[in-house]
Amino acid sequence: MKQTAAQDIPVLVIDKVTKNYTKLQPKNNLKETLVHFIKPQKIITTALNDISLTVNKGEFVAYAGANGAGKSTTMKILSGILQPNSGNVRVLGLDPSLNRVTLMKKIGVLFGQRTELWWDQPIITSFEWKKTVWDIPNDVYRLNLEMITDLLDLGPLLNTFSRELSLGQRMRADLGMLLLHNPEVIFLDEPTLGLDVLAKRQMIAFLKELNAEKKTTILVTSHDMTDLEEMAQRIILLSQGNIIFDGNFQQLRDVRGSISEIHIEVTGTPPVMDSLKLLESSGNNHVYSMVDSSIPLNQLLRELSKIENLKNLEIRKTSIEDIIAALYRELRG
Ligand SMILES: Nc1ncnc2c1ncn2[C@@H]1O[C@H](COP(=O)(O)OP(=O)(O)OP(=O)(O)O)[C@@H](O)[C@H]1O
Repeated sequence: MKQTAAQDIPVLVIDKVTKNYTKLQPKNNLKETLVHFIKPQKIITTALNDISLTVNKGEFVAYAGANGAGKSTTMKILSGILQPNSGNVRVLGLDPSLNRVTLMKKIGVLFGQRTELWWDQPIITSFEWKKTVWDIPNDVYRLNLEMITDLLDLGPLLNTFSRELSLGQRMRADLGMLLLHNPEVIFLDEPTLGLDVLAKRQMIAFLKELNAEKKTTILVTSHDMTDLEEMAQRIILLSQGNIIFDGNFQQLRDVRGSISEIHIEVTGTPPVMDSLKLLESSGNNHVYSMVDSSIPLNQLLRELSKIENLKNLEIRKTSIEDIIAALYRELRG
């Protein structure tokens, strides 16, 4: 199921943003420590390198990239926890680093490995605490509590202590708490990490419904491309602080062509075909790749239909993981 179309109202704007981290060079021995004391050596890591992107109201965007690509840094900048070294950031028209308190009432942030729930209290106490501190009006709180209890199946958990919850239950409760104040935009850093298949499906279905029904703008990171494709309409791919792709999943597939490998079983020698390159052979089984990913399917099928003594044929589709792995490989040379 794909969600409703986004409206052309910019909710997130990142304009030429660069973020560097500076840390002191680690010292290996006493001499280095003394030199370092007199003249500290610094290491600069460019986590984001002049990136620009805009996300409109109601979009559900996957923000993906290998470890260290800069995803969490972006999330932290958008939520006002970090400031960029250069460039401009606007969330709902506000600069997050200058308007953190105002923005917190309009956005929701979930870092999958951290929890906002009170460890030693029932879940409902954390929810009520948030209502009071955030000054959430009674009717908004009541409606949202009803919605999250129903859709996230929180009923049996509300009176349970946070420390007694499984990871999946805790993530549902954290997500529920995040939504109590009706955020217009939510940033989710790895919300499906560590969840079992069922818990994952439940989380994904909920997020899709939230996006479709309430038009909540969602920016989500994950290393699981299948999850991301299931959830989001658009994918932004980050590599070493640079945006290397921004489009929909179909456009990403088109970068590589939709067929990855063709497996053929024949009696006799492996057939030679113009469109295909032989990758490997084992007995009667042969694996081919496309010479050119833009070759039309009907041309390919014509060639395949000419193979004599064909016993079996399998055309394997390129997975999103294959495409992304190939893109990363190319970029790293
Ligand atoms: N506090 C910090 N001090 C120094 N360097 C940092 C700091 N936080 C992140 N970095 C570096 O910045 C780069 C981007 O890190 P970031 O956490 O944004 O990546 P990520 O895409 O979220 O990675 P992951 O998928 O592993 O969570 C990495 O090279 C990382 O080592």
